[in-house]
Amino acid sequence: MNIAFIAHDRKKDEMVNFVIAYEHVFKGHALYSTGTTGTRIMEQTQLSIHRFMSGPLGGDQQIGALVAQNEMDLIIFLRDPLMAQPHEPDIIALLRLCDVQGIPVATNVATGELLVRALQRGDFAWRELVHKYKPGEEQ
Ligand SMILES: O=C(CO)COP(=O)(O)O
Repeated sequence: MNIAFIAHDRKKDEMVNFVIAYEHVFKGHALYSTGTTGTRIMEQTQLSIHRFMSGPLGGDQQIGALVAQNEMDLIIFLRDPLMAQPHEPDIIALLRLCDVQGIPVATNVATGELLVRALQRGDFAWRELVHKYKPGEEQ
C-alpha cells in the first residue's frame, strides 16, 4: 500500500510516536510524507520514506497529485486544529481530493489507530485491485 504521513508542527511529536508504535506495520509498505514530517520520522525510526516538499512549499499538493491519480491508499494527516496555516487552501484541496477518490484519511491519532488496525487485518486489500485495473488503461 502507498501510505502518506503529514503533520503540522505542533503535531509532529505525536506523529513520530504514532509511527514508532506501528513501525512493524508500516515497514511493509511504500511510505511518503511532506518534507519535515518525513525527516522527523526517519530520524527516529528505521523506515525509509519518500519525502516531498515541505507543506507550505507545496508538499500537500504533491501528495494531492497522487491522490488525484488514485495512487495513494491511506493518509495520516495530523492537522493542527488550533493554528491557522499559510497554505490552508492546499490542505483543503488535499482533503477534498481524498473525498473525491474515497481515500481513507485520518486527521487525528484515534482514527489513525483504527485505520492502521484495519490495514493490519487486510481491510485495504481491495486497493490492490484499484492499482491493478486503472480505468482507461489497457490490461
Ligand atoms: O505543512 C504541512 C502539511 O500541511 C506539513 O509539512 P512539513 O512536514 O514539511 O512540516
